[in-house]
Amino acid sequence: MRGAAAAAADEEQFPSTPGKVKIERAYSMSRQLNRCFTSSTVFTWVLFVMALIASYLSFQSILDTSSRYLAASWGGIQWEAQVRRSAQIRRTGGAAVLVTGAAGFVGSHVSLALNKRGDGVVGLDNFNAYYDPSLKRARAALLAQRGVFVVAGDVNDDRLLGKLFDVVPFTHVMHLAAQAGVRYAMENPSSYVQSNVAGLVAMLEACKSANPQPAVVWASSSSVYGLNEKVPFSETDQTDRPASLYAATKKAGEEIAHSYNHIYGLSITGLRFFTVYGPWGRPDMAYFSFTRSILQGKPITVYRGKDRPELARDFTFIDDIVRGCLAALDTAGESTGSGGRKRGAAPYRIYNLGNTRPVTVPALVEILERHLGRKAKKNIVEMPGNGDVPFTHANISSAQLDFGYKPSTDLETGLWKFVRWYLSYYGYQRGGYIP
Ligand SMILES: O=C(O)[C@H]1O[C@H](OP(=O)(O)OP(=O)(O)OC[C@H]2O[C@@H](n3ccc(=O)[nH]c3=O)[C@H](O)[C@@H]2O)[C@H](O)[C@@H](O)[C@@H]1O
Repeated sequence: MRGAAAAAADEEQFPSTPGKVKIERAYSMSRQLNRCFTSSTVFTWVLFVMALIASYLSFQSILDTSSRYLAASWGGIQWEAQVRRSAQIRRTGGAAVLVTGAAGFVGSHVSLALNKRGDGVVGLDNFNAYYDPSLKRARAALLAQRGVFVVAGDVNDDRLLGKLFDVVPFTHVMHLAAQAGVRYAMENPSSYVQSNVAGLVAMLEACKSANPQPAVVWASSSSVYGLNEKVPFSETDQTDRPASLYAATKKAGEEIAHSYNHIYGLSITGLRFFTVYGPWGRPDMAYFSFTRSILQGKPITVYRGKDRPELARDFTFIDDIVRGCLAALDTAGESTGSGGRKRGAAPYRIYNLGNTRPVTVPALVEILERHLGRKAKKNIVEMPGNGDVPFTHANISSAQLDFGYKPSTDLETGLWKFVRWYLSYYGYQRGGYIP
């Protein structure tokens, strides 16, 4: 330690003119360095500096590892125990299912149904902000109440997928995680490639490497029929004229899935959903946003086609879709490979899951008006060139034949169930909004 006398001497030697101080200090330091390097203690200094650098680097790596560990929302003994508990099968011959997109609309309903019948279910969801994440959290909370754990993570995280398969030998994967919405693809195209193409590949990679390999059931879309004009749409129809990037990524998904089936012996079933609606639905879809606007007295935009003035959709109620998903899973047939090696041919299937009764958009609005007891303020505009198709209509005979799929809810009934849920979830009473 330097004494007060030495400090005072320094003050004298180094006057307070800044430029001078620097020069003097530099001169003094270089003299010291010269002395140091010419002295016999040079090796001691070098060793000392090297030791300092080495300990700094190892400290950094400890910091890195621990901060990565702390930042990760998954991993650890407790987390693994939660995953195992959630995956426990509670019925003879039951399945252990990884449901991706479990906090989503279809994913949450399918997870609940699987859990209810005694299958083990582990959910995975990235809770992204495409629409109000609080709705996703509420769905996940509902699942948690029934003992279904939803892991917060992305299907593109291959380390996480690998870990999940290490912890649970899943018999099935229900892959419902996706970037949905037809028109949003023009605003954020890369999100579709990221989720629907890269995410699908990441998930199939994990499945093909798993031992045992699970059977995969995943969500394709009616939008793959694109500009197809032959009605009703059958699985054997051409699907090479997609009208939106969303549709193109789903179509790409079907081809990618086929290649994994062919190379690795993965059992894969793609389900083409037709405009699914119902309680706990997606706020970006027309029936949902129309309901919100009608209740708030705001105008709605109703698109009108050019050649066919009234657009139509084969709206399909969520309970029918869930039954279709479970039946597809139950009849999936096993994957033949293991640890990335094919041992024989495995099933590759594609099915339409629709309602077979298309309804026009103006008719949908009329039903909502009746259920809500309010008139909509309609702005009727020509359909912009934003990826929409004029109509959809499913032929469901393959799903009917192979696993008894038979939708039973018409739009009137299904929308009534949706409206009842909407009013209670968002706190409306007959007389108006509960503040
Ligand atoms: O069946 C499918 O595969 C697709 O179904 C829906 O897509 P879409 O049928 O376009 O559903 P909505 O966005 O709810 O639109 C339904 C109808 O309402 C019309 N619409 C939509 C929004 C609007 O403001 N006004 C309006 O008239 C659309 O043109 C369309 O005819 C989903 O959003 C997609 O994720 C899904 O893949």
